[in-house]
Amino acid sequence: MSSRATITPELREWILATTRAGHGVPEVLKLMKDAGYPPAQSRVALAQVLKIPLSAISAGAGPAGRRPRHPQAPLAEAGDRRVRVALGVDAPPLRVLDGLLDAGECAELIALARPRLARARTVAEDGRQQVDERRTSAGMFFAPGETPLVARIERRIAALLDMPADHGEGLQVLHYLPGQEYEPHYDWFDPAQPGFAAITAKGGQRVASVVMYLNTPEEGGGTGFPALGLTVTALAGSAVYFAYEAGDEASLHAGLPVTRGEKWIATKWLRERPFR
Ligand SMILES: O=C(O)CCC(=O)C(=O)O
Ligand SMILES: [Fe+2]
Repeated sequence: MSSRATITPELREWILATTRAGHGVPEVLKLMKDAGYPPAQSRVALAQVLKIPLSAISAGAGPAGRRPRHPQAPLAEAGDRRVRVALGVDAPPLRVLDGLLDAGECAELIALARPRLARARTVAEDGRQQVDERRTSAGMFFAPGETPLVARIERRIAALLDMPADHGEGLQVLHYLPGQEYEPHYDWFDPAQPGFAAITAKGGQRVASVVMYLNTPEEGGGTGFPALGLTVTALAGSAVYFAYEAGDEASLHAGLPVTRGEKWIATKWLRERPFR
């Protein structure tokens, strides 16, 4: 196939108007697919009109790399323990996991993270870390395998999801105080963002998240999935796992405001290819 597509002026105008209206590449691709355009041609057309590398669009456009195995109820094998699967959702694939961490592990993670907390950052469009008003918590990253405990948790998640540990980003710990929250967002990277190629150069797209609760907030602080009408309760030692493809709007989620007490989580994001 030629790398240049024949794009009618109408299609060009439509692509520009649709993206200007705030629709991301995954959404535009879906609209084009629904309208009968072959996906490969749509990607070439989008890359040309939006002047972004085709590789960036292709990387986020379909299952290219590895995907996790969703934990199976009632008890999922996680290497050094079995984890209770308390609730499952089909779309997005989501599981509430009981007993992923024990009380001692939660306390040790908090103790290791506490002295290193800084205002949480998100990935900016240019791929750099930025302070983000949408995320008011304080946070820190562990390097992969940084301590024996961190390495053990990484191995456990790798066994649970059948994803090699090197597909994981470094474990992130976040701390929320009353009133702090993480507004609704997606964990996948939007191929329409200018920094997409840089963000995904190593490891490719994110394909799943595991949010582990290290304590039980007195009130509030669950993880909300507005498209599902679901709130996962933050309970010490349990976790919520969910998987997605770029553009999956059902995977929208939020760290709900803590109304009393505090909230500690550790998040593991998984990439489709080795990240290290
Ligand atoms: O705080 C939460 O419950 C959600 C955290 C989250 O969405 C994330 O770390 O990506
Ligand atoms: Fe998230």
